[in-house]
Formats: sequence, C-alpha cells, structure tokens
Amino acid sequence: MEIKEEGASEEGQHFLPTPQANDTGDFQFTSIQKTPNEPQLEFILACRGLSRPARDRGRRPREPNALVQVSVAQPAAPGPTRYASTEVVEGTRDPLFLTGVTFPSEYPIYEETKIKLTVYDVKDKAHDTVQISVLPERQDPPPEAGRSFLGYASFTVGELLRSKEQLLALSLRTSDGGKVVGTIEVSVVKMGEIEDGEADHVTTDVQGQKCALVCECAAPDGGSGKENLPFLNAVLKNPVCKLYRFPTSDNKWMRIREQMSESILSFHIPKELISLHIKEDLCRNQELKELGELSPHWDNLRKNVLTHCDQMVNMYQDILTELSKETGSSFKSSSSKGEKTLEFVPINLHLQRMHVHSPHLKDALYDVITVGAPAAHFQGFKNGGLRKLLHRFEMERRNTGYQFIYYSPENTAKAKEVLSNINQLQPLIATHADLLLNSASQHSPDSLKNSLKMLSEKTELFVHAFKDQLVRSALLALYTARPGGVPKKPPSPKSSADDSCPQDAPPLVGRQDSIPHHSDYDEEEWDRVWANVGKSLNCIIDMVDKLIARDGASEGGGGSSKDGEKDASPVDPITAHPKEDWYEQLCPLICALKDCMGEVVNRAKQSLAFVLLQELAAGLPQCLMLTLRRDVVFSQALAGLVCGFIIKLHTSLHDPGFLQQLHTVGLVVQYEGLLSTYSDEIGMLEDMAVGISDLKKVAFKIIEAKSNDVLPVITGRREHYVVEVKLPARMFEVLPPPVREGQLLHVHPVLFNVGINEQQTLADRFGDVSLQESINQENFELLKEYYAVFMEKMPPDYISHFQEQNDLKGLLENLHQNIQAKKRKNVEIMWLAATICRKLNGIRFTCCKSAKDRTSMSVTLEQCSILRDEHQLHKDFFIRALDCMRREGCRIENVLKNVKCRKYAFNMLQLMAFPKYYRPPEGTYGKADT
Ligand SMILES: O=P(O)(O)O[C@H]1[C@H](O)[C@@H](O)[C@H](O)[C@H](O)[C@@H]1OP(=O)(O)O
Repeated sequence: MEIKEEGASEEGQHFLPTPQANDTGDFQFTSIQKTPNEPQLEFILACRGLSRPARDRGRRPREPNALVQVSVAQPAAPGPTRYASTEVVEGTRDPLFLTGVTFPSEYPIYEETKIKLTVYDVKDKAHDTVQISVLPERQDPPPEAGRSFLGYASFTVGELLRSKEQLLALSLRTSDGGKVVGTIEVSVVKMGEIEDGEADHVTTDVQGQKCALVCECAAPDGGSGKENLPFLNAVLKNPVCKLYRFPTSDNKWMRIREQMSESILSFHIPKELISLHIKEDLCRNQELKELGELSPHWDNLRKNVLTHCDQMVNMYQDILTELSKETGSSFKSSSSKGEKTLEFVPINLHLQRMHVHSPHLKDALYDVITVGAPAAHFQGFKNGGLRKLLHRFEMERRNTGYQFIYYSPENTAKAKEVLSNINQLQPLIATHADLLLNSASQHSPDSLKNSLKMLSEKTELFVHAFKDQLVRSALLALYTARPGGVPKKPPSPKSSADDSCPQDAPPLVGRQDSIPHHSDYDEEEWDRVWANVGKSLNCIIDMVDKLIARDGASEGGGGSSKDGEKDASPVDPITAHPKEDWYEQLCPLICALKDCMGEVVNRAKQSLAFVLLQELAAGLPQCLMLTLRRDVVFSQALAGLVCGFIIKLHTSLHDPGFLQQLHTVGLVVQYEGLLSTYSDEIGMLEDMAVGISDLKKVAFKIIEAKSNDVLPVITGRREHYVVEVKLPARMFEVLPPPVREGQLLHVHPVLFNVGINEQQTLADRFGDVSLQESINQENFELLKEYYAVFMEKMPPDYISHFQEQNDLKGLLENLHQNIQAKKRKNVEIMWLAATICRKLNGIRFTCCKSAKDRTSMSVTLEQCSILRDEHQLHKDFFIRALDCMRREGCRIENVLKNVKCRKYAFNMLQLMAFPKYYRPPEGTYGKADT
C-alpha cells in the first residue's frame, strides 16, 4: 500500500525540505533575502577541463559524459541530503549544464547551508536513470551501475551570494581530497534574466545534450492570481515544479513552468461520499423494516434482503473507518489500485499544469487532470465492467419474472426520488404549518400571508410528487403482498403485450413494467387520501382569507380613516378579535392537513419501499455488488471532477465569459481515455464509461466560506448530488448574482477513448473495437448537444467574438469524420476532442489504467503541441522539448512516486506498437516493477 502523507511524497524526499533540513535546533542562522512566492536561490552549473574517465580495457580513451548531483547539508544537521541532479551532457570535458538548481521559497536555506556538487561520468544512460533514484547518499555507485565518480566540490550559500558577480569557480577533487580533476562553475541566475538575448546559439549545443534547458523551480503562482494561492494550496499538495526554456520560431526564448500537484480531495471526496451512502442505505433499510406486515413469502424475502443490506452498510462503515485513518493523505499510488480499503480513492490523481510565458503573447495556463481510469480494480474485470454488467443484470432481472414485478431502472430511480422528496418535504411542510400557527397566534396578517404562501408552495410540491402511476401500481402490488392480500384472480395485465399472456400464468409474472391489478383493491382510495391533502390546504387558504378579511373589516369599522390615521373611537382590536381566535380557527385545519399528509406519506413510503424491496430481492446479491461497483467507480470519478472544477473556478474567476457560461450552460468536462479494448482494460473502459456518465447527476453550488475549512461538502443521494464549493468572501463577491444566490451549476461529461498500446494492436487485428467506437460516437453526440446549447444560451456579442476566434463547427465536423473513419489508433480524435474542450473553456482529463505511463506520454505531447500551435515553439525543438519534458519533467517524477523507479513501464516491443509521438526517449523506459 502506498499512501502519502502531506509533505512526505517521494519527490518531496528528493526535492523538498526533509525533516532534518528543517531542524536547526537552538542555533541562529542567517536567512537569505526572499521575494514572496519566488525561488530563494537559483544557480546554473558548468565544468571545465574534466579528466577523461579511466580507459576501458581494449577501448580508446573517451570524453566524459558528465552529470552533477547536488546535495544539501543543513548547518547542525548530520549529513548531506540529495537534492537535485542535472542532465547528462555527453562527450565533452567542458560540459555546460542547462539543468539548473532551484530552492523554492519555503525551502529552509541559510547562508550557512552547505551545498555539495558531485560529478559523475555516465557510461550507460539507461542504467543510470534507475540508480539515481535509489542510491543512498554518499555512496558512489558501483561501476556496473552505469556511472563512475569523477570528483566533488562544496561551498556555502553565503560564499556564493557574497562572491564577485555571484559566481564561484571551484576545484573538483577526488574522494581522498587530493587530486584536482577539473573545475566546476556555479553561477547565480535570476529568473527574469534568462529572457534576455537571442536563442539562436542553442542549436550549437554540445553533442548529446538533447535534453537541455530544464531546471527545477519553485511552485509558480501559475497565473491564477497570487491572492488565490493560499486557497488553492489548501486543496493541492506536494507540488513538483520544473522550468524549461525553449526557442520560439523567431529565436526568442519562451519560458515554461510545469507543475504537478496532488490533491487532498483524493481522500476527502470518497469519505464524504461513503458517509452519504451509509446514510442513504440506513434510511432505506429502515423503510424496509417499516413496510409493515407482509405475507410469509415476502417477509422471508425482506429478511434476506435486510441481512445483505446490513452487511453492505457494515462494509461501507469499515471502509470509511479505514479511510478516516488517512488524515491528510493526498495520493494513492498505482501500485495500490487493487486494495480493498482504498477502492473508493482515485488512482494517482494530479493537476498537471503548464504555464507558458512567451515573448509576444500573454501568459497562458493549460491544465489537465491526470488520473487512473475510474474502475473497480478490487472486484476485477473477469466478467467485464459496469456498462456490460448493468445491461446484463437488467436483462436477467427482466426475465426472472416469477414472484417479482419488474420495475425498470427508471422506475426504481423514480421510487428513490419520490421517497427522498417525501423525506425532505414532510418535515418542511410541518415547519411551515407551525410557522403559520405562530403567525396566527401573533395575530399578524402579513406574517400569516407569508407563512401561508410558503406552506402552499411546499404542499403543492408534495402533492405533485405523487402524481405518478408508479405509486398507484406499487400500492396495489403491496396490497397483494400483505397477508391475505393474494389476489383471487391472476392479475389482469395492463400493456398490450401482456394481453397475450395465458390466464393461468403465475401471479405477478415479471415482464417489463408489469403493473398488477386486483379486483378487490379499491384504487380510488388512494386518490381520496391524496386529494385530501389538497382539500385540507384549500380549507386553510379559505380560512386565512376569511380571517384577514374580517380583521380588515373590523379595523375599518374600528375607525381607520382613509389617510391611515386612527379615529379617536376607542375600539381595541385585541379585544375585538382576540389572538386565540385565529389560532383556534386554524389549529384544527392544520392538524387535519398534517393527518392527511401523514396518511399519504405512510402509504406512499411503504409502497415505494416495496418497489425497492422487489428490486433488491430479485437481484440478490449481484444487485448490491453492482451498486458497490458503481459507487466505487463514481467516487473515483467524482474526486477527479471536484478537483478539476475547483481548479477551473479559481483560474477563470476573473473571466466574465466563463462565469456567464458557468451558470447559463454549465461546463463541459472532457475525458481522454487511453485504454485498450482488449483483455481487462475492456472492463476498465466499461467501468469508466458508466462512472463518467454518472457525473451528470452532479451539480455544483458555490457558497461563501465562513471559516478556514474550505473543503467541499456533498449532499444528496445516489441519483442526485450537490457539491458545495466554498470561496472566500473576496472571491465570492465577483460571482454573478445567480451563482451567489445558490443556483445549481451543471457539468456535461464526455469521454473519447483511443487505445494506443500493443494490446490495442491485438484488439484492432483480432478483437473487437465496437466498445470504443460506440463510446466515441455516443459522446460525440453529447458534445454536439453541449455546443448547440452553448451557442444558443451565450450572449450574441460573446458568440460573435467567439466565432471569430474559433472554428468550433469545423473542429466538431473534423472530430465527427475521424470517429466515423474507424481508423486504427486514430489519436487525432484525442487531439481534436481536447482542443474543442479547451476552446469551450472546459475541464480536461487524461486517463489510462494508472495515469502513469501512457498518460505521461499523452500530456507531454499535448503540452508540446500547444507550445507549437499556440506559442510558436521552434519547429526544430518540438522533439527536443518533448524528450526534455519526458526525461526531466514532472511526469518522470510521477513515475518515481508511484513505483519508486524512474522508468516508464514500457518495453521495446510495446513501444513499437505505440503511435510515433507517444514513445519516450531512450533510457527513460524499461522494466519496472509496477
Ligand atoms: O500508466 P499506464 O500506462 O496504465 O501503465 C501501464 C503501462 O502502460 C504498461 O506498459 C505496463 O505493462 C503496466 O501495465 C502499466 O500499468 P500499471 O498499472 O501496472 O502501472
């Protein structure tokens, strides 16, 4: 199991403060000058005159392939800690490292902090990559590990800062401190300065220096507005940051900051959701218990159902208890994906952000949420995933027939909805009825009218909730299940299909929406009970009208003059119409309303609980396992969505167009899937498709944060959830009024999947790709619908400007053609879908099984493609930029934190099957224990 506590991530051990680094005991050290949120110190490195490595037997002498490892020793701390590393510069004695070193603002460095630089010669790059991550400090790698020690030098931060021009030239010495093997230059850089000058000399790079231009940097403010940082930092944790600079087509520098952060929502959302499931299921179990007396047959079924349901609730409670132990956790690694207690937690969830600062354009941010495909790994995929399992289950249930009435999924969902409405409305109506009586006892006409208005509104909603054939049919079904309620005659089928059934069919034979009928059953009784609620309300309305009219009349008679001034005649309204009168007049009517409502609630609740009982009884235990599976997948999907939504909200808060879109159209959420339609990944894709589609049931609401607790809160039940996102007052104020007033904000999830690996090759040649094809086709329709609503609902001036900037119609058409073309591994689909999503201000996701290897290839490709298409990346640098990001960037750190090895888990054979631009550079992939 791999769970990371806040501040203790693997990369944190490499690049962020370690506990001992912070521990300065009672000593006083000299702080260095800081600019808030900016790195405290950054320097670059170069070597001069390095000795040639010892000659291998039978080989000609060669120039070194140098790499510098940077370690930090805090004053009063025991020894140096490995901090960073440069790239390897091949075949030169004078390497110029373009990988720099950065100390983020929160890193504890002092003038007394000592920095040790160790230079190695790398013989075998592929082997070396692995060793960097696992070798203990101060231990030279054995020669066979791919590198050999050349020399070292050290200095204190104070020495560097006080040096002339902030540059040190230090002798590199062998480990015994004797022989000089070259010089190392350390030169302080200020970030702004690297923008100066032309970049055309870069093409004259030293041979082999393929992945230059990268250095690590402090967590950038990301252009999201510095004031938003503390708030986002409450949700995002353990950032890994890298900085690159690449030439533009006109040989200027552009600067790119890459940031990857975990989110505590990975654990927070599952915990919220499981608590809600427990509440919902406990309530349902209670309703089943309160179903009243049933015939022995149904009573046994109920007992059986309750036993299973109680077991499920216990299981959810155990999982919640386990998860609650993970306080502050923000990351589930790919290797933990099959763990039972972490089932609900998304795999390897991160914000992957690219911040581009280019010479001619405004700064731009590009965010992608990367996460493992939401899937039930613990349950496994032997029998497929949700899409297939749910379909199969419905078919079986439909045909089980005997003993059960078949209620379609829509009907059972309806039953749950009505039950939930009743549970909410009944107490609400009771409260408004009491308020009405309160107004009556205060003899306050205005307050009486207001209370009546509220009471009427809620009661109408209540009455409306039962306007459904389902309640009617469920009442009859329940009647027949009561002791002695067995129909004397077989039920007369309702639908025309049912007409053809033989008269001697068993009672309540299951077939689609079979609604039972019974001759002894008085169907009109329900109508009467139900109508009584409306009648009671009408009586109350009449009475209130009368009381107010009489009051007005008596006040008139009491001598109010037309201009509102009182006559001198001493009529005391209190004695004329004592307060008790109003109360006493209304009290019996209110009691009658409550009684009628109680009667309706009682009958409806029982009948609908009976619908649920049948659903459960007909499908035990698969039904509960499917619910669990769906809950697990949904929880993973929701955690990612909430994370994406919050980040999107923060980064776009100052964009009026976005805010308008948010409450008029809602946001499109686009998922890029890289799963293959072969073997287990078919099941994963089937889970993922349902999980993502289920996100339609989620709405967001933005509320003002009243405390430091800014974590989102979820309310609702399986068919409908509301996620309350909190914003601090100053941010909340910028929202449009409807959003501030609590309007629900909707999301429109779409999924496009293109398998790219060797398994997809097999599926393409010998298997079945219909799942991928139908998912892409269905989701294209959803995207098109969203676009149509967007065009219809956004203001015309916004749309005309939008159309000038973007050819969305063309892109959609292109996407459609590509989907129709049924070309193998057509990655164009992913690029088009992602582009459309970005242009529509949507939330981007990229997923594969673990969000580690294929996802890393895809997001780095997307980043470089954006740099090429939107920021004029020099065309000769496309591949170099790509290799650079894959070799030295955030994603290799992602691999490291997941599997403790800096290797993408691909082999040569697999890579041959990959589309060309999805292949990582040599030396960054290989066998890894995933
Ligand atoms: O992050 P993924 O691409 O899902 O990782 C895969 C990798 O693509 C594949 O080559 C390798 O054989 C493993 O199956 C990886 O999945 P893990 O979930 O085992 O990391």
